[in-house]
Amino acid sequence: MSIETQASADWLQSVRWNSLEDRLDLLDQRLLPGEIVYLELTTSEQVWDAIKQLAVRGAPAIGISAAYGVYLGVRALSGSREALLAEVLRQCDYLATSRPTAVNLFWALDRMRALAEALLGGASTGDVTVEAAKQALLDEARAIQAEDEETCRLIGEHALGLFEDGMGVLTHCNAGGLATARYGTATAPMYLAKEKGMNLKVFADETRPVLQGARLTAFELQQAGVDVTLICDNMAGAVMAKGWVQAVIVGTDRVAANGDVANKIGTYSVAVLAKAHGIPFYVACPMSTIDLTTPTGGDIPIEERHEDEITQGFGKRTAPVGVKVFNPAFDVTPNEYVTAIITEKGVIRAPYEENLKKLFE
Ligand SMILES: CSC[C@@H](O)[C@@H](O)C(=O)COP(=O)(O)O
Repeated sequence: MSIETQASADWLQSVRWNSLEDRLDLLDQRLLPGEIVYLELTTSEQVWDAIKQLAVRGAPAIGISAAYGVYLGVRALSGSREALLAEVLRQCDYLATSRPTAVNLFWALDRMRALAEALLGGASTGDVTVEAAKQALLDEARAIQAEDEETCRLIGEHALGLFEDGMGVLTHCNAGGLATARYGTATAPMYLAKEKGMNLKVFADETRPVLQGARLTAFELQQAGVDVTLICDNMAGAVMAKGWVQAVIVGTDRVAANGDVANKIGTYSVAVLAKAHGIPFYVACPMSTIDLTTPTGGDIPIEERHEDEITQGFGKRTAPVGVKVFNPAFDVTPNEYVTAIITEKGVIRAPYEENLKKLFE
């Protein structure tokens, strides 16, 4: 573990491949905003734990980390091509058990699996050595990370077209640079607006119970000089009623084929409030978050997390011992509340079933 006062890039990278040490350095997001600490990971078990315990979180960042985890899980292997392929598949299955909702995790692992099968499987030419295949797996993880940065920038450019100078924009949870390779999804237009000298007034919901909005979104936007105001989740309606919010933009962990959207718990309430106030509700995500194999939001697996997050979050007990607790990490916003979905390919509107399908044609 290394403690740093400054990140090496001019923005805070959540996922860093350290080629000198052949290891994954992950910013421990549980410690933000107080401490900037990078976990130094050398095994796939450590990556699994970091994902499970939310040291790394946010759909794209989880996928990128898991891809590196596959490489870490096989890099010491020196047996046959068949043994390497079997181990890659085993590592992919294992890492897929870390968290259930963000489809980017399964998407990234599918990419690693497909590459291994192409290089080492029955239909391959048979001339790729075990060492070369391992290098190719690392290169693929690096490519997934590099593509995500470009993807988020494109999302930002498309989303910025929906905003005007001086607008109030509310966001929930952290769909920021910390949740991706860079820029974030929902925050990408905020960073680009800043670059272009346009002023957006951002309201960040604190996001109970793990406070990704307070600890992460408020932190990274403040660091970037974006005009950000932190509010508690139960203040969103009051802020909208005052006329301070002209758009809501959030990220997502999975978009179903019909346009229903799973995102951090509380997103659904924000969408209902937005509709009641006539405020557009936008969802920003890479294409890798759209899952046409999941028909509706009701089919998306919703993670339930430990009751301690609610009864004694951050160490202090705030509820009676033994009280019943329900702690879903995500909720589903039905498609009728979604004004548009913004991907790297552009802005998609209803009818979602038809238009999402077209996007992949
Ligand atoms: C660009 S990240 C989009 C989502 O992953 C984000 O909004 C979110 O809900 C993250 O939840 P988390 O539990 O912190 O992983």
